[in-house]
Amino acid sequence: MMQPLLYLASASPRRHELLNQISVKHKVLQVPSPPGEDEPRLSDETPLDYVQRTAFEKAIRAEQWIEKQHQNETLFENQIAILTADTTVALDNCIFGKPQDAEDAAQILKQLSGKTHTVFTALVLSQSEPQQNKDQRGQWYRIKALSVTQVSFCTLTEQAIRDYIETGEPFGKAGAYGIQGYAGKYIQRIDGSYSGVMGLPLFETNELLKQISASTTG
Ligand SMILES: Cc1cn([C@H]2C[C@H](O)[C@@H](COP(=O)(O)OP(=O)(O)OP(=O)(O)O)O2)c(=O)[nH]c1=O
Repeated sequence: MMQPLLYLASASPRRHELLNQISVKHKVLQVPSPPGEDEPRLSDETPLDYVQRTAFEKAIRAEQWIEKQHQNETLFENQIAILTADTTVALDNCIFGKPQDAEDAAQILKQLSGKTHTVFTALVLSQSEPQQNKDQRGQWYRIKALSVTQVSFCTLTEQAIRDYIETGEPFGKAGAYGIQGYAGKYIQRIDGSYSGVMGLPLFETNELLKQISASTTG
């Protein structure tokens, strides 16, 4: 069977690097974000429901985007697959997204200080069937995976929080920190997946890819 062409629908450079780390051939697909608030949470939605819904919505947008790009062509002469992910940091029922500014980052880090929080990363792998002609739209099949990791932060002084924010690292990252960067020195313990905290759990990713034989690692 021919190997599907794999797209990574993500603006996160970390996810791209992590896929490269396990030698999975892919192309990065830049899907425009919807206008308005970044990934709003529905009332009464648990962090787990939120991360899974957000990953699923990203997958649908990526599928629609790729179809739009190829409106007048036979879209999938070969099978294609799209990988999407969402990472959410949660403390009890609170969700911490990407900080809006330095003050927001400081508030988030103050709450994570000295506590154990959970990082959820939800994955969706969408797979298309080959199309015979341009009038026959592609049918998508989706498989999902989830990584859940407990991360324990040491107590952070106000000065440490200020210094950390100065590095610029909290911005663009859920929970206002990067385990792979300076924040590594504040993390006493993790129970789960390091790559999952970074945004793409490699074990779960490979398990999904094996199901569509897109992985070069097996
Ligand atoms: C907790 C944590 C998050 N992050 C990053 C991973 C993700 O890029 C980001 C979470 O935001 P996401 O909304 O999951 O992803 P994204 O907006 O960066 O990219 P896209 O939606 O296009 O795929 O936080 C780290 O790099 N290190 C960490 O330790």
